[in-house]
Amino acid sequence: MNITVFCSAADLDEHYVRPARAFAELIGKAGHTMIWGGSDTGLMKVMADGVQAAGGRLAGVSVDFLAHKARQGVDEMVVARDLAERKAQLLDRADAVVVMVGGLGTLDEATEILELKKHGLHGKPVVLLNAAGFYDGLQQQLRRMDADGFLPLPLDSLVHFADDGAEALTLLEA
Ligand SMILES: CC(C)=CCNc1ncnc2c1ncn2[C@@H]1O[C@H](COP(=O)(O)O)[C@@H](O)[C@H]1O
Repeated sequence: MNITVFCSAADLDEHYVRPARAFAELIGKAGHTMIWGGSDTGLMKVMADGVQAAGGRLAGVSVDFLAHKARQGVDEMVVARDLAERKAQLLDRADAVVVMVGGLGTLDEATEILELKKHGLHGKPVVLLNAAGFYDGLQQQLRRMDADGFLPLPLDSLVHFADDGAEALTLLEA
């Protein structure tokens, strides 16, 4: 399976790094391919290191202005012209999408993927990996949107929340 992973480019505390390592190992051991932003920094690097060490494949979709930061020694690396084209490619290549802990870049990617799904422009499974309860607040907000009629379809047909990588993979493989 080609799993597109969005996550932080920052160096983070161990309580975020540990679940990421565990998820990366599961992806690798299952022989999946991780599609990601291609950079070798922060949690993106933790994921790439872990997937590769466990025997998985890595396919990066970098972007022109960050191409000099792209990770070396991967199975595949493409360079998109701009961020919009990169997001489109990250979605296009995915069988499924996992959103891990992240900042504004990750939130931007997550909302775009969900907005496109809301409009029926793709039907790929999306899982928010809620490590250390990081997305409790977003989950509460989305549930309120759902309950108060802001969403044209039920929340659980749009996105799933998983507490750890094993649950995320189970949801994707189902
Ligand atoms: C200059 C340097 C060290 C570059 C590293 N910086 C980045 N490299 C690749 N993708 C990124 C980078 N910053 C943001 N992104 C995109 O935005 C997300 C991370 O942003 P954030 O850290 O959550 O807000 C990633 O999923 C990625 O697709």
